[in-house]
Amino acid sequence: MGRAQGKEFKAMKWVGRHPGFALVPGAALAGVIAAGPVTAGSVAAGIAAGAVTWYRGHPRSWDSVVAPRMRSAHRRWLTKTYRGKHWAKIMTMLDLTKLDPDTKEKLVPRVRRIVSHSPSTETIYVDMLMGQTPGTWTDAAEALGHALRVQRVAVEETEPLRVALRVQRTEPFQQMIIPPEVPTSSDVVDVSDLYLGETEYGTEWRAPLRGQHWFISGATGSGKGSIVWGPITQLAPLIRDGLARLWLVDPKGTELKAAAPVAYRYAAGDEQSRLLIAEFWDAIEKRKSILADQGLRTATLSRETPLDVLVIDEMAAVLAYGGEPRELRATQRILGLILTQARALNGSVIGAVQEPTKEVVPLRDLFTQRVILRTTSSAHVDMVLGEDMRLRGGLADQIPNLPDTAGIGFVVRERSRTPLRVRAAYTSDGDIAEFVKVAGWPHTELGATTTITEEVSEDV
Ligand SMILES: Nc1ncnc2c1ncn2[C@@H]1O[C@H](COP(=O)(O)OP(=O)(O)OP(=O)(O)O)[C@@H](O)[C@H]1O
Repeated sequence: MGRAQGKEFKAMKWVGRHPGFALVPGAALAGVIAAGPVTAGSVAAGIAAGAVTWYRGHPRSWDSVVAPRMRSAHRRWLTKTYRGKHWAKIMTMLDLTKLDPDTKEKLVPRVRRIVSHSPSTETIYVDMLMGQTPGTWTDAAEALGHALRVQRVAVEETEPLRVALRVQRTEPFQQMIIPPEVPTSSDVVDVSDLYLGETEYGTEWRAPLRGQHWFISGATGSGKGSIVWGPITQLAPLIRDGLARLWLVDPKGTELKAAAPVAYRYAAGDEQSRLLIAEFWDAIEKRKSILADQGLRTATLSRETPLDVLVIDEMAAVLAYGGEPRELRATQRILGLILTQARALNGSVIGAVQEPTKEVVPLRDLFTQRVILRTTSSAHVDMVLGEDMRLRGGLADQIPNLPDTAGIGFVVRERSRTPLRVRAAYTSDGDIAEFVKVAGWPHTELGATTTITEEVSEDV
């Protein structure tokens, strides 16, 4: 049997890995010796005074630059959670340690780095042990959350033999998020990067609409409306300038009605909603053949080929229960065609559902941006976001059914396979009125608005 390395060598290796612990006191001591205690004390007092001035004078930059580093250092070294015996005990209890086959020494996964994004959310970078995979940690994530006494642990693979544990201590979204003002100039709107709200890391949640389709799932009252209205209101100047057109499918006849005056097409009720989807497909097909005649495969953004946004407030009404099976199947087929072919032709779909039903789920993968808000069943998370997304931390079914959690949910970022907690900004009735004002003038001169309506049936 081999022998374990001596403690003094382990200590030297530790100092090598954390040079700051030797360098900072060493530099302070050298300063005192070289410049004398008075000068060194004055420099230290100057640094402290500068820090206080920064803290009080410019809280925003302090909170984004200094505070996260101080919190990270505090979590790393001043709390016991991620170091020493406490961490080793948690790892042992969760079967995440191993025995060195030669020395029989217990090996404990080492915490490499901690990044504290906010008081509620931090990322712990951990070196896995040989023989472990990210799956080992994903399986342990729920138990790890309980052991750390936090609300949620999500596991993300970052590089070989290392995982990032996204730790959510408390709810990061304590307040409603106010959206930016409705833009008035088309030049400032980037349809490939629209503002939606905030992420759990305190950064902006943005997403492209052009060339994409969005799928929004959430129980009644979960705040789907805020994700639909956010991008719509930002399109206001483009609608006014003829660069974007709204095709609104509003089976209930209430959710999207406020935008009807500036919509290119608006339909309420099940049958008219289905007709509108078919009409959208006709428009996309026409555009496809015009571009084909010109030898083009993708459309630029112009008044001739504007961004056509099909918003379907309740997809289940047009795909699952609002009509005869034959009509529903026809709409399922047409929507499938739109989702597969419209992206390059400036056609985008924003579709919302209360539940991911069997009629909707087959289309799921054609939606390139998917969001799940508070939901009623744990099975919905994977049905919306994809396989294993609940296991990886997308706990949308655990968002409490309270009014102040509306707009909170999960998305999966493009380059990662880890659900990210987000909150949509809340578009108020005042914002919607402002949007109609900006988008509406001089919209009528373009002669675009046509409205299709029918009596809204009671059972919808
Ligand atoms: N992003 C948000 N932030 C804070 N509160 C919100 C947000 N979105 C919605 N709310 C609040 O939640 C309520 C319900 O929101 P909303 O109508 O969008 O839910 P929904 O998911 O569309 O429900 P339904 O499917 O029944 O239409 C709103 O009246 C509002 O008070």
